[in-house]
Amino acid sequence: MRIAVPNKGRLHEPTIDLLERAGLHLENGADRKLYADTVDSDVSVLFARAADIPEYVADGAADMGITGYDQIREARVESVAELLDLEFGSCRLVLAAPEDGDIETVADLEGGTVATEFPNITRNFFAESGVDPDVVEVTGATELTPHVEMADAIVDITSTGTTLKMNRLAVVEEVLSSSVRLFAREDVLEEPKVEEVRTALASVKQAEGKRYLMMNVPGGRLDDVRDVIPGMGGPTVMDIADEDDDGKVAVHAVVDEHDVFETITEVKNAGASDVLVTEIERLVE
Ligand SMILES: Nc1ncnc2c1ncn2[C@@H]1O[C@H](COP(=O)(O)OP(=O)(O)OP(=O)(O)O)[C@@H](O)[C@H]1O
Ligand SMILES: O=P(O)(O)OC[C@H]1O[C@H](OP(=O)(O)OP(=O)(O)O)[C@H](O)[C@@H]1O
Ligand SMILES: [Mg+2]
Repeated sequence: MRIAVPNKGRLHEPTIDLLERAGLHLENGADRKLYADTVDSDVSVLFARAADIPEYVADGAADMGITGYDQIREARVESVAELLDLEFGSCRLVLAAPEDGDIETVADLEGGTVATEFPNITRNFFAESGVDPDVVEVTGATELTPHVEMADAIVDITSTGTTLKMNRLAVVEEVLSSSVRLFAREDVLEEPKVEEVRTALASVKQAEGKRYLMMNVPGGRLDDVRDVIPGMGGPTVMDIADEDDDGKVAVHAVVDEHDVFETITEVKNAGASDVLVTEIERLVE
């Protein structure tokens, strides 16, 4: 099972970090090497440009891929299926035009020119809007084109909006919202290893934002403590091998990280002691 992942750029580090947290530790990789084994002898990793990864998977050079949804759409590959939204690398593809210009709607681009790194997505967007501009492909620094009469507007990526603002461009319409996705070729979907990889990555995402609480509770206060623990399912209650046998039990629960501060106060007030909080590496539901 080969997984193609971004070899550089903003997606590289978070993707490697996610694989490591999912237990797919890379082995005998090296900085300039473009492939690595993992601790699972059946899984190896190929490093490729984010834009090329959909093609690597569609052509069979890799079985699974991790890259931006915008890249998957732009590559227009057939026979791949999305398995998981990895919820990082979020951005939007937007139609933008000079803020002091006269382009205010999509229709204003009829017969105009649009510059973009994403010609396929752009042509599809305008075709669906019934508007027919010239689409000029550039490979970066797209925001310059309206200021040098190369284009009337652009379709480009924005996440913080800084580059658009610094180049005095205003959003006319959102074309697509994107985040990094795990996907696979359709003819490998039934392979158990594909589901194993998907489950491992999903369990890391599921654990994000969750904390594991452990505490000791006198037997007579269990209901009071149980009543103030929020979140998934009920707490786990275990007897304690306790020499002074005062009926104490151990209570464990998974709570959302935003609830931890308040929950600790409330369980202490309800009689809990020795409260421990830990992060969760993976949560397989
Ligand atoms: N602000 C952003 N700009 C560009 N890409 C972004 C941004 N936010 C998220 N992304 C995602 O990252 C992908 C681009 O990754 P890629 O490695 O190709 O470019 P990069 O990280 O900007 O590196 P490079 O400097 O080589 O362009 C986009 O297709 C999109 O999915
Ligand atoms: O909304 P923002 O946070 O400003 O991000 C959007 C900018 O980021 C990307 O450029 P990048 O920095 O990747 O340079 P590049 O165009 O050379 O890829 C993208 O091409 C936009 O220009
Ligand atoms: Mg870039």
